[in-house]
Amino acid sequence: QTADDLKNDENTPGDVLVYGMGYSANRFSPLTQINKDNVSKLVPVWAYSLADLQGGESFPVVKDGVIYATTHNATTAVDALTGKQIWRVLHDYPPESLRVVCCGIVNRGVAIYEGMVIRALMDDRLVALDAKTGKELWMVNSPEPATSENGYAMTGAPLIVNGVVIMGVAGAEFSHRGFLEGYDAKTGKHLWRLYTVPAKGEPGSETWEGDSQLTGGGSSWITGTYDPELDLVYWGIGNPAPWNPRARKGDNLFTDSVFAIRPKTGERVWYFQTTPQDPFDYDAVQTPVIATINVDGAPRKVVIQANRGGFLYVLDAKDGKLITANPYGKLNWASGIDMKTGRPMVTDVFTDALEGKKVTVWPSISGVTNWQHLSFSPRTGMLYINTLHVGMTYEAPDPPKLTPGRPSGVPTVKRTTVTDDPNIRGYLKAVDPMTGKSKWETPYRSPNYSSTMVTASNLVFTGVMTGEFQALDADTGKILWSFQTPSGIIGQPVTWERNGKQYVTVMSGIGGVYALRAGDPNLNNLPTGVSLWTFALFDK
Ligand SMILES: O=C(O)c1cc(C(=O)O)c2c(n1)C(=O)C(=O)c1cc(C(=O)O)[nH]c1-2
Ligand SMILES: [Ca+2]
Repeated sequence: QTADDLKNDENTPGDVLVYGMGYSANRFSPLTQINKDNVSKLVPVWAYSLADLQGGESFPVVKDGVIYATTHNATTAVDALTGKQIWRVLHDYPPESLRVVCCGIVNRGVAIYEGMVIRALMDDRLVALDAKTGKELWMVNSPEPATSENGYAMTGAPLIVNGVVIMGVAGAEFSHRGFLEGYDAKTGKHLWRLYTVPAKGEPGSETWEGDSQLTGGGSSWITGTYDPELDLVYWGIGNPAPWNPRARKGDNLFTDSVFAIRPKTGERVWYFQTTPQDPFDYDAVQTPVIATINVDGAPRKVVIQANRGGFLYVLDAKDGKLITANPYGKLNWASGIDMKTGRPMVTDVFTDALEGKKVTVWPSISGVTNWQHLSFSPRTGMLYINTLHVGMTYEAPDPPKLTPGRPSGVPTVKRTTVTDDPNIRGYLKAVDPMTGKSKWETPYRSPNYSSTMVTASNLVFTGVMTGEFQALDADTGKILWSFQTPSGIIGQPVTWERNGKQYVTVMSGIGGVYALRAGDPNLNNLPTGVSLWTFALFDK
């Protein structure tokens, strides 16, 4: 896993080296051994317990027959063929760090580079372990002011590009000022930091009222993507703080934006803001997926973001120019996107919310999609997106006075959940990136917070909140196979091959924000417990 191996991950289906199954995060595999005809014979090969009750969101990295997976306080290496533990490292952190974890005590995985696995810890540290032994090679603190007391936490997985570890932070629900930063993978030395919210006097600071930018949020909690040709890293930036918008008049740059940055220096080359003065926690963190698709009859390299507010953006990868943006789920806060300015054409629902009036908003605070990663098949040209179908009533009372570290999310607004069909709170959809229209929509009683994965044999894999791991027909949305795992799935399926056999791996283990906070009656009494599962075709 040199820098070049990471760039080539998409073409080497024996390993899964990069978060998102390659730098483009298509979560597409060229493997076809498991197909529509035989997927009914998919059986578990092994399961491994991570001995954790908090939630399993970790992306499994697969390298030379070893799987690396994480929970909030453990990193584990498991034999990919047998599930036997090779090593397991427990990480200690001060329990008070958890005070500023908004949405589930989780970790989304490791990044691998030159014999090391590198991960983040809740209290804003990065640690590098020897991939063979688990021995600690280096450990660093993110520099000031990145402390739990100041509202910062780390839940995401790093992205390593040409020897630079790029890491984001959480904390927009705790009055932080967000940033992205780069570290030297060999030594852990801090190389650069790019704040997502400008300091006083910097360009963009005029889009904040008073001192509001000092605690303005703009997290970077979901891992980005990389295009080696353009040498650009794409990273989604989260919501402004507080959720209550009434003391931060202005566009609140650069929250709720897609960034394109230089991995070596952190220099921002372009940005695209999706929700100026966002009242609804519409973090624009969903992975900016890189693809080459047909635009006006010609192939064009684009960045696609299924935005939390419900619009599906297609941007030019080189300059961030808006190509198209269409709804891919139920929303009522904007009537469309102005193609000239790129701004949402907001409705009364949005303007009333800014004035403190009570409104009914679609989607809810959790979005049309939250962080659950979509997949893109270059074969079908479709995106496979797990969506939520939930709205809310919303009212912003007089806003609180913020200081760094103080809660700036849930307690700052009044909300209740709204559904229009209690039996459908989400869909898995096959969506055309250029129109936002679905080819098919498969309904679910609760939204899937599992990521999706698609294969060249036109199978879409996803997990269900109540624990079923499923394969669907990418052409029709029909559920072809389903296996009940012991807990709910909010993990990230991957597929890989070894000795000519194809395997599928996914983590089971309910947790994350939805299970904690949504009050979804379907999830009452659902057993917790994180375990890692690997499946293959039954052939003996
Ligand atoms: O703005 C932030 O800093 C931040 C961080 C996180 C996180 O770190 O998990 C989530 C959110 N926001 C958030 O808004 C959200 O809905 C959410 C869901 C989840 C999850 O793991 O299920 N995390 C987060
Ligand atoms: Ca958020």
